[in-house]
This record gives sequence, structure tokens and C-alpha cells, in this order.
Amino acid sequence: MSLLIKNGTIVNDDAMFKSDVLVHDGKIVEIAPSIDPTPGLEVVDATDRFVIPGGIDPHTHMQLPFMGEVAKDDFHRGTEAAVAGGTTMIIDFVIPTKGESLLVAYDRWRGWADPKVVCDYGLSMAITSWGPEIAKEMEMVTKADYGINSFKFFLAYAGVFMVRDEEFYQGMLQCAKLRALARVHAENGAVIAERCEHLLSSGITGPEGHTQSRPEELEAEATFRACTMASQANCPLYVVHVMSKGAAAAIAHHRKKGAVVFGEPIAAGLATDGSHYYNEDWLHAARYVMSPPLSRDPSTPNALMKLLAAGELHLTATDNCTFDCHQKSLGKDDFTKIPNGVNGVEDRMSVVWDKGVHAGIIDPMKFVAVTSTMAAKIFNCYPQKGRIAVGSDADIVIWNANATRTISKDTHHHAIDFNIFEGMQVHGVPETTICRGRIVWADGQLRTVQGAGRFVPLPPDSQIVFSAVDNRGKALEPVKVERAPYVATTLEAPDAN
Ligand SMILES: C[C@@H](CNC(N)=O)C(=O)O
Ligand SMILES: [Zn+2]
Ligand SMILES: [Zn+2]
Repeated sequence: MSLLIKNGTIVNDDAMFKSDVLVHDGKIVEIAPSIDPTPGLEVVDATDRFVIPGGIDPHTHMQLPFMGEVAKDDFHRGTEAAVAGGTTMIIDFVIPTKGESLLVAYDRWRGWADPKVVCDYGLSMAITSWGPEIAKEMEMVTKADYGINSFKFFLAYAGVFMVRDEEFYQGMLQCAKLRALARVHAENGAVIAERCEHLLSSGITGPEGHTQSRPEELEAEATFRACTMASQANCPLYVVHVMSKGAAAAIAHHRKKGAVVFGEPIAAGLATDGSHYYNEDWLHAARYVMSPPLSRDPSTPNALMKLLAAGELHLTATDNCTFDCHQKSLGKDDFTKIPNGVNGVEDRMSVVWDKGVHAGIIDPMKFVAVTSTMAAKIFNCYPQKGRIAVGSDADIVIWNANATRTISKDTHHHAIDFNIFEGMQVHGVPETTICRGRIVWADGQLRTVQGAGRFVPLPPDSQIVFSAVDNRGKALEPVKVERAPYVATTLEAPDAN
């Protein structure tokens, strides 16, 4: 199976240049200014188009069982939506129930994903309980045949996924020992639980209760606390779905002290805000319920994009975890029962291009960095993924920077009946998506095959994550002072009275 992409401008995270790309058997085999087509070779004309690495979305929850429901985008529809939007790899999360073996949960997720994915995928593992058995299984799943190199800890969702600080700290010590990245959902779950109770007892049951139960400073406080604990454990930390300026400031504070911390804003937080929670239409407001909530500060989306430009936030994701209108309506009398989660995996690339490149805040190379390359480097599958280079997987998108599209539930490929970006016109359109050398999206049509995607094992000890840790560890080594044993003398005996 071969493909020739002609007349395009290649964009990697570090360079842009006009060149042709020859693909054979799923790999990029040649990059040159002009490659002549041979008979029978399929040619894709990329004149006036960018040729970019396929997007990597490092944070999705396809068909997640959560809050009594199952997320509607499963590994088939969710990865179809991904490729329709220019994403060619997702990293989803194995989330064991409390007390469940990591290995049992891992097998369940592999059983769900392998037969369905239309693009490649990797897995991150959530730690929802703690004990020596979990620590041992963490070590097992970082081995090659499991391919896990990151572990997520929830500081929210009390009683469901949440772990206590000491469990989080011990989990990070184990991550550091295994050279695996710790990821955190940073909210103060204990205070949130109290605030939910108070709001409901005060008669506030609508989606406005959700955002008021989770003031932004509860994300900022938990983010600061998580960064502090990670520092103490000398464990690199990755903060998922950074939704507020305060959380971003906490990350910057610790990075300025030399801590290895990565911040991940998501498409929803880069393109919309928490004003929707106050919409008088209950269902409209409920559609935006996710945690942490969208910021109530309308300047936050633009601020988060600028922090990506400045390198204080590092890569984008979506936290795609979709529930349809019926499922959202299960919380019609109690906001704590609205399944948390929003869409994003189909629209992330266009949203980041529109709010970033078209808005003049980031350049195309930074766009590639924050939508693909940084994820490949952090999760240790670079340059197999995340680069247009000879030898890399042929995960490629033909990107039309000048085209626009209007996002709508009527045209999206998600398995839900609404889209949080409904009606938004965005610049930057993926015209052709190629997964390991096969065209899976072109001319507005999917050409996908269920199960054609492959699981990508992610090895520990990513350089961008761990290369500073050893020296930093030396500086943090505990100090023992050698001294003669202390002997109390009569002169020092305490007064008799
Ligand atoms: C459960 C999952 C998706 N839901 C959400 N972010 O509201 C998460 O918290 O990341
Ligand atoms: Zn989360
Ligand atoms: Zn998530």
C-alpha cells in the first residue's frame, strides 16, 4: 500500500518546508522536494495545504462507565470522530473500580478497544485505590506487554475515583521508581462534596449548582497541592484538563522552581466558558457539565491559549467523555447526578487552529507541538508518532488553513445529539486524514475499518519527562548529620522543683 503526497508544505514542531512525502506499508519512506509518481501510485495533491503529523489526543474516555451511565462515544464512534477531525491517535484511560485489580481492568479496556478502534491508541491507567498489591501491579503494567507509562490520580469524585493525599503521595513515589509519569485530576474533592450538599439543601439543584460547588480556587488549590506533593516525591507530574488561570499559575509557580510539571488545557476550555451554566434553558446548561467546570471568567479561553504560546501550558487534549441529552437529563432534579463530560475529540484540531493560529497567538509549528508532538514525546512514542519524518508512522493530515467549517451536531460524527461548540465557525479544516498510510477521511467521508487501529505500547522513562529527575533527586536527598551520642550531664539536669 503506497501513497504519494505532492506539493504540500510539511509542518513539524521545529520546521516548515515544501516537500513531497512518499508513504509505503504504513511508514514514511521518503521526503524530498519533488518525488515523481509511479504507475499505480495513489497521489494526494496537497497544493496550498499543510502536511502535518496526525493529532494525538492524550486524554479521552471512550465508553467510560461513569455516574451510572456509559459514555456514548465508544471506541468505534469516538475514533471515527477523531479521524474526521484530524486526530490519528488517542490515549484513553483504564479506570479500575475501587479495589479492582489493575490487570483485570486493563484486560477489560483492551477487550473494548481492540475490536473497534479505527486509529491507533494508547492507554493510561487510573489509580483509584491504594495498597501493596496496587503498587506491585503498577510495576507489572509498565512492562512491555502492557505498555502503560503513566498513572492518573483523581483528587475529586469522592467515594468513586478519589484517592487520599497519602495514597496519592505513595502512588507518586512508585511512579518515580518505575519511571512512569503521574497524571492528576486536581480538584479539592472533599470541599466540593460539602459544597454540593449545602447547595442542594439550599434548593439550588440546577447546573449553576455544579459550577458553584467547584469554585476555580478549588482547582487551583488542588493543583498547587498536587505540584507540591509531586515535588516532595521528586515525581514528574502532568495536570490534566487545566481549566482555570489559577491552576495554570500553580503549575508555573512550580516549574519556576525547577519542577517537572506539564499542563494540559482541553478544547472545551480553550473555546468556551462557564456562562452556559447560567443559561435559563436547563438542558442547554446541563450539556456543559464537566469537572473541573468551564471557567466562569470569559477571558480564560484566550488566556489559556496564550499560556500555551508562552510554554507555561504544554499540550492540548479533549477529555472526550460524551453523554447525550437523555443521559444529561438524569440530573434534572439534582446537578450532582448530571453525568460529567463533554465532546471535543472531533473539533480539537480546528478549535486550536482557530483560537490559536488564526488568532495570531501561536504559529503552525507550535500548533503541531501542542496537538501532536508534545504528546508523542511525553508519552514516549516519538518519533514513531508526532513527526513527519522518514521512518515515522504515516499518520498524516492534509490541513487546509484557509478553509472554515461550522461545527454542528448535524454534521459531527459523535454518537450524541448535541455539540458544545454548536454553530461555532472555525478556521482550519482537516481535508484528508491518513492512519498508518491508509486514507480514513477524505472529501468529507469516512473510509474507516473497525479494528484497523492498533494498540501502541508506551514505554516508561520518557526523556522529556525523566531526564532532569535524577539530578534533581540528588539535590533533594535527605541529609544525615554524624554526631557523637548526646549524654545529659548533672550540670544540665532539670531543676529539682
Ligand atoms: C471522568 C472524566 C470525564 N469527565 C469530566 N471531566 O467531567 C474526568 O474527570 O476526566
Ligand atoms: Zn478528570
Ligand atoms: Zn478525564
